[in-house]
Amino acid sequence: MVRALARRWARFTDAGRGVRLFFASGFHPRVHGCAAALVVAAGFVLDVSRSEWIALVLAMTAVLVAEAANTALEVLADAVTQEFHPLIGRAKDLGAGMVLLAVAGAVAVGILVFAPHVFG
Ligand SMILES: Nc1ncnc2c1ncn2[C@@H]1O[C@H](COP(=O)(O)OP(=O)(O)OP(=O)(O)O)[C@@H](O)[C@H]1O
Repeated sequence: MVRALARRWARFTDAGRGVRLFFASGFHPRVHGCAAALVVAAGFVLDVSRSEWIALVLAMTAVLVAEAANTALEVLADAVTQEFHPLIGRAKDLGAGMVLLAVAGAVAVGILVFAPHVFG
């Protein structure tokens, strides 16, 4: 029982290290983190509703999860080879496409939520 709890705690601290590594891993994670902070600030300033908060939180989470998955994919790809390889290039392009799709969805949610508060 105690050993099982210790194992669970170890997995939890591994995940925490992953989150720290993610935000320390470069420019894009920080940009998305700052964008999320701005969205939260705008949500408070414009006093968005509970359901609007849910949409915003889901959209922000999707972007951060996509960026984290893309970062993990890039690390794995670089571990396989740092030489030019067309499949590595395709994998990295797909990862970048995943982030772009999440960002496009988040922008759409942001417009749908904030536009009525700003222009309504
Ligand atoms: N080993 C490789 N083989 C073939 N193409 C590659 C390789 N590494 C990168 N590329 C191509 O270059 C693009 C950018 O790669 P990568 O994301 O590593 O660059 P980056 O500028 O370091 O990006 P980031 O700032 O997100 O780390 C990829 O989408 C892919 O098209």
